[in-house]
Amino acid sequence: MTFTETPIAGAYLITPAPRGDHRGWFMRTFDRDAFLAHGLCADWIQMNHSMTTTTGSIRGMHFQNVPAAEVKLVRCVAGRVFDVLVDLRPDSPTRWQWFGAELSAVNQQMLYIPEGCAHGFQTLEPNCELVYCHSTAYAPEYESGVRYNDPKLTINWPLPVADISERDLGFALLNEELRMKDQG
Ligand SMILES: Cc1cn([C@H]2C[C@H](O)[C@@H](COP(=O)(O)OP(=O)(O)O[C@H]3O[C@@H](C)C(=O)[C@@H](O)[C@H]3O)O2)c(=O)[nH]c1=O
Repeated sequence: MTFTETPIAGAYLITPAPRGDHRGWFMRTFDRDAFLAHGLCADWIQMNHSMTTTTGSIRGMHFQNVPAAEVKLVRCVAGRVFDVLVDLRPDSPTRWQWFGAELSAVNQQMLYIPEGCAHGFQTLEPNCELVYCHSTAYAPEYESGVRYNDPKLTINWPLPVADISERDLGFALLNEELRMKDQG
């Protein structure tokens, strides 16, 4: 497997190396030693799997706050998605920048999302399935998000939005949130 750091420090696109034969292929999707050698999290405590039926649907942009901040490793096992992370880390030179990559069952790539980044995706085909590894337990009380169309981020989604949850539409815009924090 190869690790390619994205323009967002600590976030990686990971490409497995499938071995094919007459039956099909076999590939490693996680390698503890390789992840540790790249200074990455190798301690997953939960795996999740989602399926999204409609092309153009968006889920995101999600993160968990401290003390439940988490690292995620995301892979698309059916269909094709545009997968996005946003850097929210106060001390990061790329704060507020986003990175997006197509993940699909065909390219088999994974996105490694460090703590302090929000994550979301848009489906590019019907019936897209994503598998996640998480470093921290699901903690609804610490769940948070940023708006997929926040003008401070200007994420370049490939398709018009066909479907999105009420929760995802309701996240505060970053400028509102920062103004609230400034007011103490
Ligand atoms: C995330 C999560 C949700 N749930 C429940 C809550 C709810 O009833 C149902 C669906 O949850 P959501 O609407 O939050 O699902 P979804 O919008 O798909 O949430 C996911 O979005 C992507 C972008 C991510 O990065 C993931 O980490 C996760 O936040 O599943 C769990 O039981 N465990 C979990 O870990």
